Amino acid sequence: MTAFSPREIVSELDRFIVGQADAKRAVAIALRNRWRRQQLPEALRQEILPKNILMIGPTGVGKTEIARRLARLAEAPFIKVEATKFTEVGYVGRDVESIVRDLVEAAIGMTRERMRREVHAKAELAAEERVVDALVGQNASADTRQKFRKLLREGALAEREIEIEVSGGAPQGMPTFDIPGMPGAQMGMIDLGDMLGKAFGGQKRKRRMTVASSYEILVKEEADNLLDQETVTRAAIESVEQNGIVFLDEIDKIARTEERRGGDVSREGVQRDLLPLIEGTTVATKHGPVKTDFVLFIASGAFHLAKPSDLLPELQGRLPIRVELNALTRDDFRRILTEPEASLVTQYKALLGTEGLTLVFTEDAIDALADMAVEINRSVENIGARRLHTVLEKLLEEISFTASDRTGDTVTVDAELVRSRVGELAKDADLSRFIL
Ligand SMILES: Nc1ncnc2c1ncn2[C@@H]1O[C@H](COP(=O)(O)OP(=O)(O)OP(=O)(O)O)[C@@H](O)[C@H]1O
Repeated sequence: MTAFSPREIVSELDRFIVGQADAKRAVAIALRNRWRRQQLPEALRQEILPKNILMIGPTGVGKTEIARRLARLAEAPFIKVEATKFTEVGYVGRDVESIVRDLVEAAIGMTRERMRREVHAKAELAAEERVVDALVGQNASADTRQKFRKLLREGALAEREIEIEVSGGAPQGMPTFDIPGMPGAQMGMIDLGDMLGKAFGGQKRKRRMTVASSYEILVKEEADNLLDQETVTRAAIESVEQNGIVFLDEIDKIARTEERRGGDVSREGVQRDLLPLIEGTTVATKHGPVKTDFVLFIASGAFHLAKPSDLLPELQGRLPIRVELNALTRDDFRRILTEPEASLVTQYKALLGTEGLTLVFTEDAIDALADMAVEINRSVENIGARRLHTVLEKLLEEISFTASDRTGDTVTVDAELVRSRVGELAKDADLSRFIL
């Protein structure tokens, strides 16, 4: 759990997300409250429930991004779910508890990765011994082994071919079945898949490869041996219960509105199904029971038609913190293009840099891009900052295609280029609808 103060959390989020100060503050407080709760005596700790958040704002303005970055910062298990998915045809009857099951799976992956890092040093030694075995055989003298170990560490044997035994790994594409109305059945099938996976995974296969390429595989395998599944699962469940974050998108679409009477039964049904999860319940998963009492829920929606007050009162009560996210302005777009640490411009420069091509954006190109994104959002459909992705992709398509033949070149992107590549398209709403 991170011990960052709210101010520090906000400034971490500032590194990646432009503006939206209120939303950043709200999530920072929620995260800090978890830390505060952990400091309390057990009895009081059990009383303090998370204050879930409702983010209100148009599409593509950073709602998901804030939640996702927060989770990464907190090393918290995270999952994004569209609330509407539970109302779709074919999903009827699919229980919302699968959210928690999926969260546990995500947590297991994360926890294994974290623990693998922790046991890395030990695993490296064990892997080294296996490489030495493969090089000189198990019966070689201690002296010989030591000599080879030394050569190995110096990298002198990197290209030498060896034969090692590696485990087969689980077969790919094991089918799992979702039987409508029988949520438990799905678990059963996964269990079966796991069982078969283990049966196959237990088999060893001999493979020839260079010392260098064997190393990574062996370290991973040794690390897995050191990590017993039981410990990983227990830690993962603990981290879901204490740290988990669920991002519930499109919550407004399951609210009751005047306009959409027809589907109200299933929409309200989904709200009712979600309620216990948010209020705190115990969900059975194939890894054991998981309590959701302290999971943080961040619900989000545009609320163009429905209002938060159209949600079930109980649900409204469980989402007490309301934050509004602003629509992005031209200036925000300018900043999003260049300021965040992994901004789109930085990404494209780095990608094309791998081809030896230097990409330079002039100031007026950034202005032109921001103007164009605003214009297309206005004339076609407002998809927020996502528009920058589509415009930039179109702008750089040609350069991207030919970059491999242009090693050593410098390409300057200026306003003129932006206009010639995307300007005409942007003017034609019908065309932009398809292309931008
Ligand atoms: N304020 C912002 N700063 C930086 N990048 C942003 C910002 N807003 C959106 N983006 C970028 O735009 C894309 C879409 O944003 P995001 O997924 O957060 O949308 P959203 O608000 O959750 O919309 P939806 O409700 O449709 O999911 C992401 O790639 C994100 O990085």
